[in-house]
Amino acid sequence: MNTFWKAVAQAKQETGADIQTLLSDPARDFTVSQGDVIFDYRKTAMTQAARTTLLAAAEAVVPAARAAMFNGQPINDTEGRAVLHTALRAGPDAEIHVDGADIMPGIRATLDRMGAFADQVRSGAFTGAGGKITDVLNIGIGGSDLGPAMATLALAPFADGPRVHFVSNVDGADFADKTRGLNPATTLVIVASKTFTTIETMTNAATAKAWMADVPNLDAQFVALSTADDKVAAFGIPPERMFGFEDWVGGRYSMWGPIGLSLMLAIGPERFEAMLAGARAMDDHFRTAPLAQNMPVILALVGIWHHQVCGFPTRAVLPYDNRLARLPAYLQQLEMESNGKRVTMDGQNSEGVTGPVVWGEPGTNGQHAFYQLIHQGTTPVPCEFMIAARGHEPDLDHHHRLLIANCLAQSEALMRGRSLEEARAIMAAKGFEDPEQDRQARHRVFPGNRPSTTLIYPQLTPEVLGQIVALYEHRVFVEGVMLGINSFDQWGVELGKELATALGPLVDGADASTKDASTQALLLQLRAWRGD
Ligand SMILES: O=P(O)(O)OC[C@H]1O[C@H](O)[C@H](O)[C@@H](O)[C@@H]1O
Repeated sequence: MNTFWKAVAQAKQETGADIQTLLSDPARDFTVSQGDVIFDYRKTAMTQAARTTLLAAAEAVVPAARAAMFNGQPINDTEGRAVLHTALRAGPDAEIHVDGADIMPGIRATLDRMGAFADQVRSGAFTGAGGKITDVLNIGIGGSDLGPAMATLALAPFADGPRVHFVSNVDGADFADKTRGLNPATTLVIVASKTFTTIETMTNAATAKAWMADVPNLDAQFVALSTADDKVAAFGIPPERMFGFEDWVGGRYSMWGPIGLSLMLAIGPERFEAMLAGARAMDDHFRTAPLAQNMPVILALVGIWHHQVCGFPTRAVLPYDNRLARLPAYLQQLEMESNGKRVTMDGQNSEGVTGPVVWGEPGTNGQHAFYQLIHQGTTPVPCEFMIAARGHEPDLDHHHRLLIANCLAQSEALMRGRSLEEARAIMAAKGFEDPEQDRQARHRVFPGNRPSTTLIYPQLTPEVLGQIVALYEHRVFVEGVMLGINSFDQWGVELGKELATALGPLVDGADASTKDASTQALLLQLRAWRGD
């Protein structure tokens, strides 16, 4: 058993504590803060001893791995790549070397070009065939969609540029629905793809060209965000409208650079810079704060406590912030594509479970849907609540007060629960007598002692969003390092892509007899219904 799994085994001895009892210990100050963000993990059953054990396991591996990442060493070693999304938001004085060359001048030049282009589009100096750009269509998928889509919704109160629409799915419904009502002559199309080979994106990009067929000089309204200059050129987009990045930026970590262009068009370069500054502040904190007060490290340890130590299979992300509606989907890619792996860096099977299933929805909507299971189901779901002190609608502040009350009530309810005696008293007050009183009361018992954490911030600004997203990125990194896995490749998405390519001709009618019985039968029926 390696050091990490020994620490997990040791921490297991600490499980089963009562959260409310732990909370009564004033010495257990389980909060950590950085900049505008405070993370409270007192409503977990993690003990001081368990935390000490897990912190020691982190001390053994995180500082060296962290330095290797920030310094540009090729830590993504199944692809031989450095991992430097942090360089995209590094300060003006930073110097970061990859293969002996400082990458920062190139990053800054691209950011400046993006800013100049965004200013031109937003001011109307850059026009489409029909005049000022009114709409932007961002065509991309996965990391080339979720980051900018999540952030554009999150920062909607700051959006004063063209409207931005995100087309990702190869399902034609997505393209049709997002372009309905748009004027092709005043729409800017951004083709966002790190590789510029992703079939969904290239199909939608070709469809966009067809959609714009009547626009004179339509190619002038296309922009590319990619690492693949040659493929962008072959598609017909000239270098001046390509914003490039390098393979040391992973797709799901890429919203800080060119892939963020659609967001920059919506909110303007200054606010985009503010988001980068927020992320940079979290980077600096992650690099320098002692691990016991290091927010990403603490989030990672709480995650490990719940999944590896306590054995809870999933983690719910529950922002009480409607504009963070896409954050759970964003975090699903960030966490599950990064740490959903079975094999460790040395090529061996992991000794235990790796990344959990991550899911969620904004509150309060989730309360009226799936919280039933969270409160009374058989498997505890660690919940990550998040909420701002203030919304962006001063006239509707009474809504926000309700939102805060609901958020805090949920974590309190999960922790306190309701005992059988309390439930019986309620039923007695309603006039029930045994045995019906007992039977009815049992349905109204909440086991309680269910863990949650709460992240709070003053208001969802560009700076705060930058801090929150960087916080989660580093949390995923720390979890990956402790688990001994490479968080930066994604081989698990390949097989399905290969098989889809092979299945294409079969959908069109080619002989399917080499396929398994289920696939054959499904295909034949679908073909019959299609009638072609
Ligand atoms: O940006 P692209 O090269 O088009 O890739 C888009 C997405 O597709 C891939 O299959 C990966 O799973 C994602 O990590 C990536 O973000």
